[in-house]
Amino acid sequence: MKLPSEFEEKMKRLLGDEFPSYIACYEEPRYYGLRVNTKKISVEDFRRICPFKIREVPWIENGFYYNGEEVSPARHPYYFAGLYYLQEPSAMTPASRLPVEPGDRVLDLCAAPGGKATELGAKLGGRGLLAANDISSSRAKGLLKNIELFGIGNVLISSEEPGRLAEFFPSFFDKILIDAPCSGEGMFRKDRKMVKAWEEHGPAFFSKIQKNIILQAASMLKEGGMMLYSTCTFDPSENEEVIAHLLRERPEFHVCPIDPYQGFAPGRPDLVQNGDPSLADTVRIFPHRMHGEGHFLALLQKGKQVSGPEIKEPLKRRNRKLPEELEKFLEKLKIDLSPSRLDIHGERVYYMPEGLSDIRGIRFLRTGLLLGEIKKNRFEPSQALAMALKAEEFDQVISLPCSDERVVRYLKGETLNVEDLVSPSQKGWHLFCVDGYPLGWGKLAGGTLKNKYLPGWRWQSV
Ligand SMILES: C[S@@+](CC[C@H](N)C(=O)[O-])C[C@H]1O[C@@H](n2cnc3c(N)ncnc32)[C@H](O)[C@@H]1O
Repeated sequence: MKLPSEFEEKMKRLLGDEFPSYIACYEEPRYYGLRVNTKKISVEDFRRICPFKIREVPWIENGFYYNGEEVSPARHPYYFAGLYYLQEPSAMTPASRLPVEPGDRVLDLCAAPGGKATELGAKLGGRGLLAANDISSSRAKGLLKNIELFGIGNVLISSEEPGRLAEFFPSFFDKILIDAPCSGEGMFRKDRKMVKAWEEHGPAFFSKIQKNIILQAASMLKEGGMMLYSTCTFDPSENEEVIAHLLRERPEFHVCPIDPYQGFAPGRPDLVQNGDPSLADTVRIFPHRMHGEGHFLALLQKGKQVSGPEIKEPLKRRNRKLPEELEKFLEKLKIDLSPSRLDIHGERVYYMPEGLSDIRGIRFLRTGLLLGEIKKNRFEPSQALAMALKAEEFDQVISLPCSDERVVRYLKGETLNVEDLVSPSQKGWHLFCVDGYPLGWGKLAGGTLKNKYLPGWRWQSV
């Protein structure tokens, strides 16, 4: 592969003796990875049911390699059940190294399409708040879909400039991830189009943006909170230099060591003017040192740790009488919903996250879990609700094994005959599952399941 000579010269300076093995990597195949959604399935159970060959990513608890030349995990019903996310293995590292606890308020500032936000949401285990933002509204739509597919409901999905978000959330978040827009040098091996993009907008262009973003994020972090900055590029001006800029402008921040792995290389204070020695605690990932593409990570803390985990007050909403059709549907759910967190806007019913302040004025795509819509005195549950439930949390379930051809027919939007599975008297909303993992809704009458799978999510024939 032909690389820009300016890039090669820079990599020679950066890597010294290691440059030949780095460049040799361009002849090797790219890595394909998938990350298990631990909100829906344990790693152990996933290994048991996984229909294709996988191999552990050694530095990621729930990460696996698969052979992307032989299998297509995106065309498997388990993908539609949100059991995993397809992600390059190094890209799994930032969310794995930010210590998120259930109940935290977490912000993913540059989140689309959700590769890291989905993992942060899974780590929250349904508690606290995941605010996932992306400046691009079209990309934020893809982010919303992935968050819903993963069954994460305690969310605020927005599309704002970081500076505007900072006005709403001063010192608000416990944890922040900044997966910054970057020149993408670490992805040259995986995606050759990145070289062309780099020629248009190189490190100097992105470094300026990154320095702004990191300061805006800093102001949204609580005292004692932690922030992880990552890029998929090698240039020091987008990496160590951005961190040095933060340390200069916000001296209350310090660099924290990152949970180690033998293949990680230390950050390079020597490449930054007056670089603080603590920059050596940042991490560089090179494809010749481990089986993943190029990345950079820095874990930062604002001031000192303050007290233990805070108990967050849920946002107080007026308790009002719920419409009867909604009450009736909620009786079928075997989960505890706090009535004060139910919010009805027009026909739509939401379950709001814990501790979300007033966000009027922010451009957002979603707050909380969309439970469904009240239409003509009937309640229609949403696709997002189906994905957020476990099979045992709804009173009427139809579950088929993956091998049953009706599973793919369901995902294509077809009406199904399920007389062999239900008694003739059974009717109404059913949660349709593959091997016990929800895929969506169906409405049963006379042994026929009317398909309520979200049309925009359907299985496409190739
Ligand atoms: C590296 S990508 C994020 C990938 C994502 N974290 C994931 O894992 O799927 C960077 C994102 O930053 C967004 N972006 C670009 N400029 C931004 C800005 N000034 N503020 C916030 N996001 C920005 C881009 O739209 C892009 O989606």
